Amino acid sequence: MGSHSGTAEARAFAIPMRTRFRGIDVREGLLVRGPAGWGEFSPFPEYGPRECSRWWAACREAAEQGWPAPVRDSIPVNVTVPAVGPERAARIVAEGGCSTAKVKVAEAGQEPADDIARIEAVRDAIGPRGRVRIDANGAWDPDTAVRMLAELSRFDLEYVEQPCATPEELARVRSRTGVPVAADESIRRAEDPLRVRAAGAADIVVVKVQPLGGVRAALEVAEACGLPVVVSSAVETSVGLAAGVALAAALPELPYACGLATMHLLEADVAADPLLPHEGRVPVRRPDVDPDRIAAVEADAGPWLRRAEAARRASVAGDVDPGAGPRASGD
Ligand SMILES: O=C(O)CCC(=O)C1=CC=C[C@@H](O)[C@@H]1C(=O)O
Ligand SMILES: [Mg+2]
Repeated sequence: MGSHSGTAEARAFAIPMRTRFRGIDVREGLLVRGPAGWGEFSPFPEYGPRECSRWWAACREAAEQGWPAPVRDSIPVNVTVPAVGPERAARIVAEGGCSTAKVKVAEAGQEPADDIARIEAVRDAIGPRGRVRIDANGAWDPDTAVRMLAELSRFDLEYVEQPCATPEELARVRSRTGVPVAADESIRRAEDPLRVRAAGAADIVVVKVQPLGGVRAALEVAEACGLPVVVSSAVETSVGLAAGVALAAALPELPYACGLATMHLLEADVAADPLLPHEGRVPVRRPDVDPDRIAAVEADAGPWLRRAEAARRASVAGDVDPGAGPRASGD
């Protein structure tokens, strides 16, 4: 499969999102079957070959190698609440059945009042014993972040994910708020953990399998960070999600709920038995691709095979992706 010898099975998919998320309405990608099972390659549309090379490495690892042995058999997860109105947010939390919610904030075109109303609705829906975390995807400047966190402190936030774009800004916010800070987009390259650590930028790190180049690469990043880890998905099908679940299952410590309950964001799946949470936990297993399900969401594989080939060439050329750079990219 690494050379596209034509022997591996590859199927492209296009699945509508239930709610617009991260600016996308349809989640697209490629599924590749190798000797170890199915892998998913689903970089977001704007990513070029160098960034895609890590997403491709994650797909190859899944298809060719499989993942390290699990140390637990289920993963506590958070329900993910997109930048929707308060009634919808409350419904998502009620249906999610999780005791932790992650709420998107600072969406382009929305006002702070929209964030406050959404978080208030989520706090009411989850109850005083539930945990509420927020994710700004790097959209605030440090002063805005500190002001918003002061305003939101009445909702007793578990942490704020990527309030600002750079590690240095995260550190500034961290020194001025009592809310723990999690780094997400700031952890994308092998050297990022050192920068985040050196800057004192975070209390927690969010790691995602595809952007980091696979489960093993993500485990190394987690170890280098030396901070508590939250595993999060890149809003994949159950095939890609299974890699995130495998990472969460292999981590020595898992003190927080993970962002792996994202199947509900998609209208359909490629597996007959999707990786959905039950009572706030996702089981550690690897769903198979179902012929009827993939057929129902199938797209032209041609452009995706070309994208994978460009990613493969970028990695063979040693053109190692420098990551998202100083600005947060929201993957
Ligand atoms: O962490 C979660 O609850 C779900 C995953 C999630 O929020 C994300 C996945 C992919 C793209 C991002 O915009 C977003 C994130 O920033 O964490
Ligand atoms: Mg995030």
